[in-house]
Amino acid sequence: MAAQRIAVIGSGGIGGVLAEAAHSAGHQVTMCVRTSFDRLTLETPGRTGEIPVSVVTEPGALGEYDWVLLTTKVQDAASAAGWLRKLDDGRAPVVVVQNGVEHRESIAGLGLQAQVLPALIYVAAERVRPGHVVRRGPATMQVEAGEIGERFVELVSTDDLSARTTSDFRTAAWRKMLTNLAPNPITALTLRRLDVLREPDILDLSKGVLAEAVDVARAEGARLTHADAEKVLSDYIEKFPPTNGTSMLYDRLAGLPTEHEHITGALVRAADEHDLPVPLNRTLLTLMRALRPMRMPSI
Ligand SMILES: NC(=O)C1=CN([C@@H]2O[C@H](COP(=O)(O)OP(=O)(O)OC[C@H]3O[C@@H](n4cnc5c(N)ncnc54)[C@H](OP(=O)(O)O)[C@@H]3O)[C@@H](O)[C@H]2O)C=CC1
Ligand SMILES: CC(C)(CO)C(=O)C(=O)O
Repeated sequence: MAAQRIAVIGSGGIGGVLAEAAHSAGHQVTMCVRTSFDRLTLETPGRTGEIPVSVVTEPGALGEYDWVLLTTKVQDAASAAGWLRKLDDGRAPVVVVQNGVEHRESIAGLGLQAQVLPALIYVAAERVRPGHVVRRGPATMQVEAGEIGERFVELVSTDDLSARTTSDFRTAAWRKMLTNLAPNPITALTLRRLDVLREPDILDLSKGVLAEAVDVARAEGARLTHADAEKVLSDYIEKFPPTNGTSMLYDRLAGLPTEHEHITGALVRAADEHDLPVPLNRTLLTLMRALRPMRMPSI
């Protein structure tokens, strides 16, 4: 593929990982940032290096682009309106790389003409300070099937990022929700990394949280079973390093607002629509809502 011009909105963990992948695939990357920095550094298990990107802090400084990647937290998507409107030339697709199940809804109110490609990413990536991202392993992505999805897969696939399309994005997004609904709030509330899931009582709680979630996901049209939820948890115990965290834990440590309304909150809202009981998720949501953002000592 010829070199493409890629604008990445958001320069946290996922913005950093995608900038790294796009640069190593031979593309030109511009980071649209809220908190400025001089250089983008990517730290991985094998190496630490600088990724050559342009950094812009004002939409007025943007040129023309072939792709727009939105990598803010879901609750910040609307605040990126200035960037998105300036980039909205009706040609460059907007790839929304976020957790949750609201990829289109999060920017629907902006009335953009661009085509939107919903995307999911699995990776452990932590922005430890502005312009410095730690990626603790390779990344995998799933995007909605179609012509734009195929092109996006070609755009970002590298040795460290494998991407594919899926014809059932709804199921993929709810499967991703299963990976977030227990670990994200539990790590954020306990201020522990994934090792916390190995505590027998926490594992039991997680099983209950995901059992509720599977019923809601199925009511929402996702093709998931309780065996899928069991597999998500056994993968966490057997395959994920216990020293990995979650994006919600990283936000809590940094004293930033967390994404709970768009993960646990989205699940509870869907459950209410289907009249399904989700007492464990509702309790996690109540606790997450009660947290006050304050910077925590690093763990
Ligand atoms: N981190 C991870 O390992 C994973 C994250 N995800 C999901 O990916 C998405 C992105 O997460 P992640 O990268 O971790 O989040 P981060 O909080 O690390 O990064 C978000 C970035 O968005 C920036 N931002 C917010 N509002 C604006 C704005 N208006 N204009 C420009 N930049 C803005 C923030 O700016 P500032 O620098 O000023 O804070 C920050 O750099 C989330 O939905 C998350 O759940 C999914 C899988 C794994
Ligand atoms: C599943 C996990 C933990 C890593 O991909 C994630 O999505 C997150 O950190 O929010």
